[in-house]
Amino acid sequence: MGDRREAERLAWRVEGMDCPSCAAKVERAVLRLPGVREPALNFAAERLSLMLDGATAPEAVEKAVAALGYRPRRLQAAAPTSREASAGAACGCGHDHAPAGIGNGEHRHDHGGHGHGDHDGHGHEGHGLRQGGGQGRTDHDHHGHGHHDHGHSHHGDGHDHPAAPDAHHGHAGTAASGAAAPAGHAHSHGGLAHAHDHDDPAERDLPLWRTAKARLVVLLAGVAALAWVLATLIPRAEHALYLLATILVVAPFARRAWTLARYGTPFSIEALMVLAALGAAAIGAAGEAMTVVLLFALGELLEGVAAGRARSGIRALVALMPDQATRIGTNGGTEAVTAASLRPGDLVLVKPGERVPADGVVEDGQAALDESAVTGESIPVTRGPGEAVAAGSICTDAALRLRVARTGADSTLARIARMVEEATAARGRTQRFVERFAAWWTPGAMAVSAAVILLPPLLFGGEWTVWLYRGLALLLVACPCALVISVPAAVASGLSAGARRGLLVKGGEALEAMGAARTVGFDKTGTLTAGRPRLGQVVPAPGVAEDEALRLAAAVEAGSAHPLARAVTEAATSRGLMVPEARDASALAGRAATARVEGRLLGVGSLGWAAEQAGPLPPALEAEAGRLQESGHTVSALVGDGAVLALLAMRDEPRPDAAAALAALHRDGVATVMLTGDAPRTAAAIARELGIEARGGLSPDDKLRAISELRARGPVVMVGDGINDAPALAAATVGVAMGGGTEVALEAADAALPGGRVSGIAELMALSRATLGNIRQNVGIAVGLKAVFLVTTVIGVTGLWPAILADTGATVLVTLNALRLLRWRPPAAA
Ligand SMILES: Nc1ncnc2c1ncn2[C@@H]1O[C@H](COP(=O)(O)OP(=O)(O)OP(=O)(O)O)[C@@H](O)[C@H]1O
Ligand SMILES: [Zn+2]
Repeated sequence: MGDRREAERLAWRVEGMDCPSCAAKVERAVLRLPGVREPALNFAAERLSLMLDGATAPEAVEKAVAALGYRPRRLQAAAPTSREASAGAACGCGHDHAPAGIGNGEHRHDHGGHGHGDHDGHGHEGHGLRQGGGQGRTDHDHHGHGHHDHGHSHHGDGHDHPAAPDAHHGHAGTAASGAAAPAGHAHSHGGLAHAHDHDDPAERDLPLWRTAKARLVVLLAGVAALAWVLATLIPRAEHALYLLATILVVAPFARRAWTLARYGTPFSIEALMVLAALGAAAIGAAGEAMTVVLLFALGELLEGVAAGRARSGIRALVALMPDQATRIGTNGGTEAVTAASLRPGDLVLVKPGERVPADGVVEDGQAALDESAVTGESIPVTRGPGEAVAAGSICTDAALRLRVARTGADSTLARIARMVEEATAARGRTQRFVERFAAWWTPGAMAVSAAVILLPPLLFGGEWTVWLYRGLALLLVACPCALVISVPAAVASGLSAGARRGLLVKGGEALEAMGAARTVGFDKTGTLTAGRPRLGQVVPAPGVAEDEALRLAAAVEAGSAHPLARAVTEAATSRGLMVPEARDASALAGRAATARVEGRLLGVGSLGWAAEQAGPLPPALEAEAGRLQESGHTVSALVGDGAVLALLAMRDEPRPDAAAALAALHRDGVATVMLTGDAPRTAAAIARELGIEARGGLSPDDKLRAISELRARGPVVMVGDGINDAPALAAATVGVAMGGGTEVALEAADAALPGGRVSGIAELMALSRATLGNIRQNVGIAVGLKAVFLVTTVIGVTGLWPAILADTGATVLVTLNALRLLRWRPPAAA
């Protein structure tokens, strides 16, 4: 039966795995187990999923992961398909499930998790020290804490940390205890329904001092202090005491290093640390050795702060969803309910000043909504019946009745938060480079250190103790912790800063690439224009009545999703026309919509398409079409029975900020071009109004060709509405979806501007440049500081102490620098 057993996809939350290299380590380890396939890791979500067949039990996977110092927690009901589960950055679904899966029971657990985590950790570390004592709990041992090798700790801690002053944070506790949630707490997992939110990270925030890593630091410091006090009291035992203390503090890291080695990572930062500390103790520098380990633990703790801050910024988004809602019952009465208990289809009342509790559609009322939670734009937008509003928006002036469409984890805001979280896990170019670099750096450092220790004494008669000391100091200097976190810390901060301003980027790759683009291509409809075309004029052919033409055109367009279609159907409705039913509706992308109406095969499409169907336009219509196009109208033709029956002129107004936003791009030296399927004359007219170069009359294939031509000259950003231009977005270096349907947009593009502000493009590029700058500074700090100390160590100017400080110092500097980026603001439009 073993062989017949179907492989199944299992998922875990892996606490402590919060940087790309942790994820890589876990991946390497699980791949060594027989029967493990397609592991998918996301350090930002601390999630691991993989296909497992009968050869290995899930417990074996857990054991391997735990041995690396992480705490795996199985998620029930892994994503049903491997595609979803492994989609990683690409889709939120994986997530979705997972969470749901976590379900209550487990959930609780989870949060609690932290709690425990801590204890456990503690405990363990504890025994680690007491050593030997060891209870057989292999699993988590050390790990409790985070460990990673590189020290960065990340996350775990991360979150914990205090970060957030605000309400949302803080719930960690609350959530776990089910106590009253602070206002504004997003998630309400207060108890019920966590269905939605699985997103436990939210619940894991503990104050910094309560994290496992913090406790480890305190414990190690306690041991060191005790040794120091005893040594002062009994000077004769000083050396022995320090030696003992060193062994105690090194033990947890030695254990981790050993496990890492067994699972395929022999050259870990832990190994480096342990070697250096033991070596220092061996040459009589036990005090320094103790400090090395202590500062290493402290460095881990501090590094986690960056990741945690960035995460809490993201979570702050979700926290904008209120806990409470006012539901309107079938009898018209209202009752206060938790937002979590809302279901699609419910009717809710949102009073002035309140936040919208779920995504929905306005049924009744009109109000100015501050949608800054989703779009970053705080100027209120008026929304009335039939319009969609997102959870988290503030209803500023009047009451609305809203039909709930999506709640909790399905809501736009929750999806955005998840997307950003996923994005943090996707590695950019620089990140991959740094990882490759770090992979040979550590063994290289060990080799160089060995050479420094061995060669001078052997070849030139140098003093063994001098060179041993220098070699050890070099080992410390070589610790690449700061380098390893330099990129992810900056990227996480950048993504988070952007998300809070309505600039969503799906990953480090896109974030790094945006700023380098010299050309931005724009789609016209729905991108530079508002995407709400209005029918301006119907020009019937001789012998056709205007209303008759509109009635037929509307029937055809009823089956089309093209933005122009709505203009036609709306006009027919507002003229009170009875629109007949159509059958066999079909669309020719970029050309026309066709359908059978009252027995006739009819189509509405571009003039070029009409000419193919019905021959050249009669001169009168031709002249009229030209005039309308010159005034910026899109002109389509209704064709039936081999003849043009009417022209339909539609005009879509430019977005209010489009002209200014394009001007800002030009000032930055970025070239812009409008690529549109609309007629060249219409395109030129609109382009004149906006001050952009235009290429009209492009078929979808022409657009792709145009983009690849532009790409030959450098990176290209393509901006579209994400609905009918997904191929163009995918063809560009970075595709940006603008406005409207956030969900579709996020799937089709590398970045999204849910607010539909054209100025968001320049802001995205500025954010990208700021992030790249920050990455460069971080890499510079990490590598520069190391390089300096490397030289001074080898020539003997500096010893162990400066080496230790340089190591922790670089990590701290990199962390602080990355945090600076969280405060990034778009440069004010000049
Ligand atoms: N359903 C439709 N109804 C009317 N006209 C249509 C329809 N579909 C396509 N057309 C015609 O084909 C032309 C090109 O369509 P396409 O979808 O490529 O452009 P678009 O989406 O309007 O503009 P852009 O490329 O800037 O987004 C339109 O300008 C219009 O004249
Ligand atoms: Zn790590």
